[in-house]
Amino acid sequence: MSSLREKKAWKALTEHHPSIASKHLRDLFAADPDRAERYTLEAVGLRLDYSKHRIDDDSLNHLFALARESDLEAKRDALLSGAKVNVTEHRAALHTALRAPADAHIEVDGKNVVPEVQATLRQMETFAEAIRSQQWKGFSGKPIRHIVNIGIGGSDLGPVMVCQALRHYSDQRLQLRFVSNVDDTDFAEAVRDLDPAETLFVVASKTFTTQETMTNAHTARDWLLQAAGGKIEAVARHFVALSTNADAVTGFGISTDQMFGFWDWVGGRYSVDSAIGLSIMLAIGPARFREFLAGFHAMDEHFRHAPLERNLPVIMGLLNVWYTNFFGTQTVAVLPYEQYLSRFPAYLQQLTMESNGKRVTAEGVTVDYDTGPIFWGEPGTNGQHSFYQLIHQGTRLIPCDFIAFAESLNPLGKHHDLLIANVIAQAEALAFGKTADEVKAEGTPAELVPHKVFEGNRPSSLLLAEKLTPALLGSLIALYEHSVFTQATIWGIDPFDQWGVELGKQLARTVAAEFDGDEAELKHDSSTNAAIRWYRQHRRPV
Ligand SMILES: O=P(O)(O)OC[C@H]1O[C@](O)(CO)[C@@H](O)[C@@H]1O
Repeated sequence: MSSLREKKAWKALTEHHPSIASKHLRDLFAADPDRAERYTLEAVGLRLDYSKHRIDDDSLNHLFALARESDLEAKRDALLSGAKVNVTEHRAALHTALRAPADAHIEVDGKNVVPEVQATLRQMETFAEAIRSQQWKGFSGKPIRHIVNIGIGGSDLGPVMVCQALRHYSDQRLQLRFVSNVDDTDFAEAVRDLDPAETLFVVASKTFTTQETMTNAHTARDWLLQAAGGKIEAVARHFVALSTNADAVTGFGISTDQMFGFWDWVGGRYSVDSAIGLSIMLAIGPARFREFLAGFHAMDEHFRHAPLERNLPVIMGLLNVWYTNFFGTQTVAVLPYEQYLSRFPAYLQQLTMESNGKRVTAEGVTVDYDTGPIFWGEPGTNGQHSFYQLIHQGTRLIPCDFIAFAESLNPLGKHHDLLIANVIAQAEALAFGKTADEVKAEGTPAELVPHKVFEGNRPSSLLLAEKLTPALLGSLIALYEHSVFTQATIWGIDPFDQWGVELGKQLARTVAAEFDGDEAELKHDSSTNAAIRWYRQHRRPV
């Protein structure tokens, strides 16, 4: 049996679970008029109502005890102080240093990293101002109007999500596009209506070796050079690199003057506030980018200082452990009632699933409990007319995170009232449902009653804030980052590596090389061999 199952608090939770699983949220609320107040917490501009979760004081106390027994506080401090918490890669995971104040002192291997972070920010700011003020000119003397970020995974999802989320705060004269997929169509559609003379490519890749990104970057260079009459000097006016790999950047033909660096202690999915955020800074400007960073930092400080019982990311993380390991839930739905956050669930998929999708502990021992749940979601109200049916009446229990704001950034008549009415109503309907008696009392024909019953007892968090601002978005992202860390700490896994992506990459290289090879070289299983043969016969020669 694993050491997690051996923990006193885990055993207490196992014993306690049936008593709470047999209760309905209706009863928990009826028994405690102060429940909403007691289970609502406000910090860093975010108000988390977690009263509609299937918990009581005992559940919470056992969960906090589990966190303490798992050394969460010491491990959090190790994370924040630059210790090598990414044990399988022998690296720190110091994304919090990226948003620390300029006078902070945070060491990795005995060196304060904050001055370098600040120097890169200043380099980004100078460049962003040059582009935004139109002083930076393309090869034909025209200013830049289109920015194309080329990157994938953490070098794409953060910039895409944040540029979308903060569109209201962006310079609308600049058009941002994102190319991530190696599928030709992604590049072709992104540049179809762009003028190369007015286009800047931001090549974002921590390693600068990722197949998809490098393929797209080379295609972009050819596309530019074709328009620039083959003049190689044009590349310098139209390409910048965001990377940790100076040699590969130079090898591609981008001078290190136009490279914005970061460090191996910044993980891809934790890099949106590093140089990887350059597209964001180009869109919203340096001052707002600093506000964005300050929002992250405010949540970092809350995570560092608030007692576990009043700590937003800790509570959210522990609730995920509670459902995953004791209710056997498989997924978490993230449902932002804010159109600007339409890409937030996709962003969280990498953050949560690449971090906590592990089946061995940091020490390499196979776990005997479930780890990271599947995150998914869509913005409200769209999801209500699609998959909410299953959440309300299906057989699976799906904890939901609802996110909403008091103010619309684009007020139009009654729209916002209706939007917020819907999010509040959904949380209520999920928790309390509708009994058979209530359905019958509405005069429903007997045969329809079972179909119209809502069992309820479906848990949700309601996260509310005044308004979506750069700072609030930073805090929201940091909230989920630290929640992920909390879960990983309980499960004893390394949330900062991602070995699970390697095998597919390796095999794809082999298969790609075989498209032009001999039949005799095909040494895969019969199904893989057949697929390769089929493609050889049907592909269009390059
Ligand atoms: O920034 P890079 O090095 O191109 O990597 C892109 C992405 O690839 C991964 O390594 C794995 O898919 C991610 O963790 C990372 O964000």
